[in-house]
Amino acid sequence: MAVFTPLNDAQVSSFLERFDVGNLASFEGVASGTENTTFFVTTDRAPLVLTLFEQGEHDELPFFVDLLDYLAEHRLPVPGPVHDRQGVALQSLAGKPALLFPRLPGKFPKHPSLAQCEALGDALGHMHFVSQRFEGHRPNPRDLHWLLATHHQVLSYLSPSDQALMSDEIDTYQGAFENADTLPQGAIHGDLFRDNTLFDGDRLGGIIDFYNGCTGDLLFDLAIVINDWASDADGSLNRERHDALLRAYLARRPLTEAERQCWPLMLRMTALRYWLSRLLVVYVDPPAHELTPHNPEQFRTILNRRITDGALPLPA
Ligand SMILES: Nc1ncnc2c1ncn2[C@@H]1O[C@H](COP(=O)(O)OP(=O)(O)O)[C@@H](O)[C@H]1O
Ligand SMILES: N[C@@H](CCOP(=O)(O)O)C(=O)O
Repeated sequence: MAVFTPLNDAQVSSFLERFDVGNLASFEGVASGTENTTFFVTTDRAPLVLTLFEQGEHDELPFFVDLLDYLAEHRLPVPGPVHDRQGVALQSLAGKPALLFPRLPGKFPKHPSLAQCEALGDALGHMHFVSQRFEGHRPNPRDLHWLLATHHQVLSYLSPSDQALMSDEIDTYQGAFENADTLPQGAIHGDLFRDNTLFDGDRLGGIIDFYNGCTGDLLFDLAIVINDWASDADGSLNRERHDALLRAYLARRPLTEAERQCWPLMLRMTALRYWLSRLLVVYVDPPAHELTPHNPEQFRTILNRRITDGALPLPA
């Protein structure tokens, strides 16, 4: 599914000659991607991943390269792009922008254990600690401004009560966030769901798919993570996973008072962000491929639970 641009042996072999990574042994298309063409490439020296960028803003790729370079230099478990013999990472192959990465070990956890939550919280806290000094800049493409500008496109597909829910929520965020103290800023992953991690047992092998990466509120990233990693099927927060993840995160980066104040609303805003982005995929801008879109209802349920139940107390 994810091979939108097929490649042959000769193309991959000659591409690899630009790098000091050894000679091609084998390569195969990866089925699980949705936006880009991904190949697992094995040389006589290393397992690698080759990505061809099929869509999105290609002029934003240098931001992603710089961010991954920076995080890899700071010993975060991310695939730092391989640079060629001239020191350049961003390449062109078959007419598409291309990057080569180390292949990181593991697979994503469908049902994360407490140890996996703890490992992810530790890595995210470490990432946010160092990412405050990252010098790149890319405004968050899914922030409150985007919610405000975009939500009108889906309202007509919703029931009257869901229309009111969405509009009232966005009004609430506007009132609260526009008057809040500035929250700590830095580079964020922007979409750190379970399926963007690789675990080898309880060891975090890697955090991947940084193409929602941007700069903005660190709390936004943390709320996305808690809503995905610590929600039960009914949308409620699972206290054990919540506490395991947050305890490890807070040991790396304590929250400021302003962040603590905003936390319950940030959980709601990031739930609505996915309700909306999934609705847009279903009703407004369906993808060219036939993969089943993610279910928007899951995030409406999470949003409703956060409104009804509030946030859990943050662990000490
Ligand atoms: N550096 C990596 N190491 C190991 N596996 C990877 C790596 N990068 C991508 N993958 C695998 O390729 C799949 C697709 O990559 P991803 O960047 O998520 O593509 P897309 O943006 O098209 O969804 C991932 O789900 C993962 O299985
Ligand atoms: N992880 C997301 C998919 C990516 O979100 P998008 O904003 O890039 O569309 C999900 O589960 O919906």
